[in-house]
Amino acid sequence: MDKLTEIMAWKRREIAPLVRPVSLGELAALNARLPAPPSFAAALRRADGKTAVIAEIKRRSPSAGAIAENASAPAQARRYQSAASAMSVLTDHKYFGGTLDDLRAVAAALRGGDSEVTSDKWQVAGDEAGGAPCPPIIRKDFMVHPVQVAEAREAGAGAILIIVRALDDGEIETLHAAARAAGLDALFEIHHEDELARALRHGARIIGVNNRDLSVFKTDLALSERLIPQFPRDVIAVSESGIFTGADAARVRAAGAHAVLVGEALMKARDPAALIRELNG
Ligand SMILES: O=P(O)(O)OC[C@@H](O)[C@@H](O)c1c[nH]c2ccccc12
Repeated sequence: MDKLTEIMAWKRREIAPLVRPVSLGELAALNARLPAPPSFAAALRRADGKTAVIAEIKRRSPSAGAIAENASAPAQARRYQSAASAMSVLTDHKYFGGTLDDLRAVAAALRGGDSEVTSDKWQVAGDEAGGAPCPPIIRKDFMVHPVQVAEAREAGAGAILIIVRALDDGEIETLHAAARAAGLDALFEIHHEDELARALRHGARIIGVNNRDLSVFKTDLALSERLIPQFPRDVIAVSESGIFTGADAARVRAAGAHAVLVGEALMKARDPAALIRELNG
């Protein structure tokens, strides 16, 4: 069994006790009750000719092993905040050492230390108030059911991940509709031409090429170079994984990437904001 299949089997078991019917109406009501998160799509488009950086918080991974086991998620988010366009928070615990509480804590830290999601704190802490920018957050997990979408919205995310290879068409349709109802963007992750076609059939607006093959863990930026030029022009293109230097980011940008998603290099960097600026180009 390859690693992604193993992780998905585990994830389905892990969430089984939480699974209940979650209607689009419930998600729309949740969205209406909570303050709107900053837009993930807009943040990736807004990079003024530079490569947007989605800075990831990841303590360990099946491919790299321990990366920064004892990192504090909100402290790391604050180190990223001045430079990153968006953040990615791994919430899978078994394989990546993250939790949903990490997402809550990061959202609170970015809003300015307040953990209550009851008022319009996103805007207050954001650019217009002259404070630090408030980057949107993607919940990075193996999404299979709308109950995880509700959790993401409640915890302060602005987007979810849909791994095309890991899901059937019915699941993708359900997750995408759930994300829209909850006011969240969806990053569709692909590794192959056929998955690009599937993502587009589902109306994907943001598509990420994972340069790491999740079944064998080999990373190759050539995958972005092959797939991103095939994206329709109006799709936001993200290159994910295996990006360490400004030269790596420039390489995928030349292929058409609007944004890069970077975890390990930033978790290990002494000055992550400086590395983000290097990746911006
Ligand atoms: O640490 P890296 O090589 O910079 O990779 C970041 C990110 O792309 C990677 O963590 C990732 C991409 N897709 C995923 C899906 C699940 C978990 C993790 C991921």
